[in-house]
Formats: sequence, C-alpha cells, structure tokens
Amino acid sequence: MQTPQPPHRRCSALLTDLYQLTMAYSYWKAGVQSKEAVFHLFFRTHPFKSGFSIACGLGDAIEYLRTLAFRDEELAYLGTLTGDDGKPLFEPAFLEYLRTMEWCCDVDGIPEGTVVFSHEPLLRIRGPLLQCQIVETALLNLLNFQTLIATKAARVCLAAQDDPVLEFGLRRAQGVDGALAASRAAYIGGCAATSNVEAGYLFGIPVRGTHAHSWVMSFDTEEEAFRAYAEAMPNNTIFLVDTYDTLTGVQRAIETGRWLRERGHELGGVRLDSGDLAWLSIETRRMLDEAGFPKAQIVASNDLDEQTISSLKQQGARISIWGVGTRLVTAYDQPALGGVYKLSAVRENGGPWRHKIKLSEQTAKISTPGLQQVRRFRANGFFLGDMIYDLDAPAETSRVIVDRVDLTRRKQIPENATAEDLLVPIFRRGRSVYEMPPITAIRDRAQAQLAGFHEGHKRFLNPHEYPVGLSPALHDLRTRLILAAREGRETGPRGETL
Ligand SMILES: Nc1ncnc2c1ncn2[C@@H]1O[C@H](COP(=O)(O)OP(=O)(O)OP(=O)(O)O)[C@@H](O)[C@H]1O
Ligand SMILES: O=P(O)(O)OC[C@H]1O[C@H](OP(=O)(O)OP(=O)(O)O)[C@H](O)[C@@H]1O
Ligand SMILES: O=C(O)c1cccnc1
Repeated sequence: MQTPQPPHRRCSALLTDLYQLTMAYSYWKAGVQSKEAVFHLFFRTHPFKSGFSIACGLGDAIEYLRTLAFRDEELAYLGTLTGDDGKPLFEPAFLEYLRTMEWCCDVDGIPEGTVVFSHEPLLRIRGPLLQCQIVETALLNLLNFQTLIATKAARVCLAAQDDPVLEFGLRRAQGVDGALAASRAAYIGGCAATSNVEAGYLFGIPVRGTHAHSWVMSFDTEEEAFRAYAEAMPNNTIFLVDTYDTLTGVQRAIETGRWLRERGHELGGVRLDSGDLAWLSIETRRMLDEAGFPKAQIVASNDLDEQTISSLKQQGARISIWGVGTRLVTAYDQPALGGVYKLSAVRENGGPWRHKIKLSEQTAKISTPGLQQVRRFRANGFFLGDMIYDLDAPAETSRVIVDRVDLTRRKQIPENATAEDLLVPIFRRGRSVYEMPPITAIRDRAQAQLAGFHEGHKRFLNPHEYPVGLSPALHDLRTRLILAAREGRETGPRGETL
C-alpha cells in the first residue's frame, strides 16, 4: 500500500488570523501587493529548556501551500464581514483578486527530522508581499506544534535509551487534529509506534497496543480474563497486571504464559500501570525469569515523561517498553513553541534588496535581516556549529561564527570541517520542487542527526549550548541596521550610511 502523505485534511485559506487578510487588503489598496518580500519562520528559545529541537511540520506546510486557494464559499463569507461602521471590510474587487490569485512564492525549508536551534530559519518565503503575509498564521500553527512534539518525543526516547517508546496519547491530546499531528510528530521524534489507529492508517506509522483494565474487570476473575485474551489473540499477549494486585497479576500472566506455550505460543509480556514502577519492574523481571520467560517484555505506563523515565532508569528499573501518552502529546510542561514569522527584506521591480529589522528592548529579540541560509559545519563525525548567513551578500566563505548578541563570542571552524546548507528548495515560483521523503526516512534522519551532536547538547539539566551565530558579514549588516534604526537614520539598502 502506498503511504499517504500529510495532511489528513485540507487546511483552508481561511485558516488564518483576520489581520493577515486586513493587511492583505490594505497592501492591495496601497498597490504594494506585488512588492517582493522575504520572511523567515524561526523560534527564539528551545522548548522544555532543551539544548536542541527537531524540525517537524514541513510536510503539512507543503500540502497547505500547494493547495492554497480561496474557494467561492469562503470568499462569499469574507464578503459578509463588516467594519466598525457596519460596512463591508473587503471590496468585491479584492475578493475577485483573491479568487484568481495563484501561489507563486519561492520557499526554502529545513527538512523534517533535522536538529535545529533557536534563531535558525526553518522556512524562508520569498515572493509577493501579500502572498508571503497571508500564509504566516497557518505556517506557524503547523510548524510550531509539530516541532514541539517531535522535540518532546526525541527527549522521551533519549531518556528511554534504546528501549522502544509507544505513543499512547490520543485520549488526552488537544482535539482530533492535535492528536493526529502529535502521533506523526512523535514518530518522527523517535517513538516506535502509536496506539492511534487512524494515524497508522494515514501516515504509515506502526500501531501497537495491549488491553485496558475494563477487559479484566469484565470477567469474574483475572485468570479468566487473561485466558480469554490469550485464546482470542495468542499473538498479542501483553497482560495488564495491576487491576487488583500487581505481583499477583504477574503470577497469573505467567500461568497464562505456560498455557500459551503448551499451544505453541509465547507470552508477550506484562504492562505495569501504577505503583512504584522501579520496584515492581525489578520484582516482575525476577518472577518472569525464574518462571522461564526471560524474553517476556515489561511495558510500563502511567503519566511518564523524560524526567520520570530517566529517574526510573537510574533506579535500575527493568522496563523494556515505555508507553507514554498525556505528557508527550500535550507537551505537558511547555504546551507551545514560540515560533515567529518575520519580514527581513523587501525590494521593488527586481532592484536591490532593502534589508529590514525589528527593534526590541531585549537584544535577543531584535530580528535578523537578509535572505538567510544556515550552514552547518561538521568534523570527525560531530557537528561543530551553525552559521546563519545572507544570500544577498557575495558568496559566503567565512568560517567564523559570531554570536548574535555578543560579538566578542566567536567560533573559528577548522579547515578540515565539511559544510552543509540546511535550507533546501521546496517551491520555485509556486511549484513544488521537493520530493517528500517517506516518514521512516524522516524518522531515521532525526536519529542520525541526534547521533552527530555531543551528549552535552542533549542532556536535560543545563545542556551545553551548541554554537549558532551569524557570519561576520551578516553580523555587521545587522549592527549597521540596528544603529541606523535607533538613530532614526535612513540607510542604503544594506544598512550603509547615506
Ligand atoms: N519509582 C518511581 N520513581 C519515580 N516516579 C515513579 C516511580 N514509580 C512510579 N512513578 C511515577 O509516579 C507517579 C505515580 O502516580 P500516582 O501517585 O498517581 O500513583 P499511581 O501509582 O498512579 O496510583 P493510581 O493509578 O492507582 O492512582 C506516576 O507519574 C508514575 O509514572
Ligand atoms: O498515562 P499516560 O502517559 O497518558 O498513558 C496512557 C494511559 O492511558 C491509560 O489509562 P487511563 O489514563 O485512561 O486510565 P488510568 O490512569 O486510570 O489507568 C493507560 O493505562 C495509561 O495509564
Ligand atoms: O495499548 C495500550 O496499552 C494503551 C493504549 C492507549 C492508552 N493506554 C494504553
């Protein structure tokens, strides 16, 4: 069966904040709708105090942009919207403009599954100002959530070391759409399978599951329940053992395992879902091994996350499969990634680019100008640092990475390092030029990328900061623009004094 690609449903052109459309209208009224613009989508801080994030959501973003069009019913609805004076917000001629508008932007993006860092553009959109503007909200929605969940999943999987992690989140996820997107992102982040059957069907993710307490409770005894399940599904026998007393449940699972073995089947294992999971798993392992079931798996679930899993590992827990739901798919400890979408250059009629910045009281929040690309350096199997540079400058050959905020912090990249530019072409003049990899390849990419970063960047407590900065030329350009903006001075296109 061919694996369907995201999305699971059409993302409408109306899936946006009203202000994108009021700005679009005003660009059109002012006659600047076709001015060429460049925007970048990036985040400023990693979620979960993490030292890294995993890019995710590009697949849905591509489908959204590929099918972007205002339908007649949607335009009719926009025609009913009114302003403070009760008169229509949008003129019919503008709605007609939207109806015939064809997506024609250039888009470059960092492939899903890539390890990414704060201030790095995950997407660069270049094209008519109006078109770049109206896609902001949907792109942020798609990339923010999926990057958040893929990052959480990667952390949970790092904590589980080489043990499989099953994503069990559907029942607690943020709605149907959140659940599906979370299952996909969790798989990309490293989960082995999901309990969400629709995600399995739509995205080609492996599906796994055990059984619930209700199964046990619906029989008079636990023995009967396990036996009936074993008879029905001798090839899927992980028994939930904590409905009454966990270790008694393990004993009953062992008895059912003997019964299965007499019939040529093997006991899959047990699931622990309450109590002290470290102690119970150690006792359970001992019982299973002594009874001759060394291959039976011990699955654990119950409000797990990367911190609990790390702690359980430290306590010597003998858990071999981790079922993780609520805290993974809701990104419980940080429910949103603060990705933003910022204008960084404009030009008219193919003239020189005018680089733009947004000032802020907080230096870290001052935006980066230019047409940005990210160059990642690597030597001896490890990534050394990332340099954001300006494609509008002469070809970048520098191997010095300058900290965005503190220009005295610089990293010199050695000559033997190889370099890779992370943003790849996704759309050219509105046409999709990117071949979406299968989801398994995206997941493999995340694993391969993570393996290229030193452990210090991946630890949970005070991770070591991976070097990310600007090329010296882009740093100079940004500084010139900040000074000119602060002094209220006009500058040349590249921030030069006039
Ligand atoms: N040894 C352990 N070390 C650290 N955390 C643990 C350990 N064992 C279990 N936990 C976690 O502690 C929490 C225990 O949950 P809680 O106090 O609600 O009790 P419970 O065992 O779930 O009881 P019940 O489900 O019957 O209400 C869960 O998040 C679980 O993952
Ligand atoms: O804890 P999570 O990480 O979300 O994993 C999924 C949970 O969902 C199921 O129980 P449910 O929460 O429905 O009921 P229970 O806690 O009363 O067993 C399962 O037994 C897990 O405990
Ligand atoms: O299959 C399971 O064990 C499962 C599925 C969803 C939620 N909790 C557990």
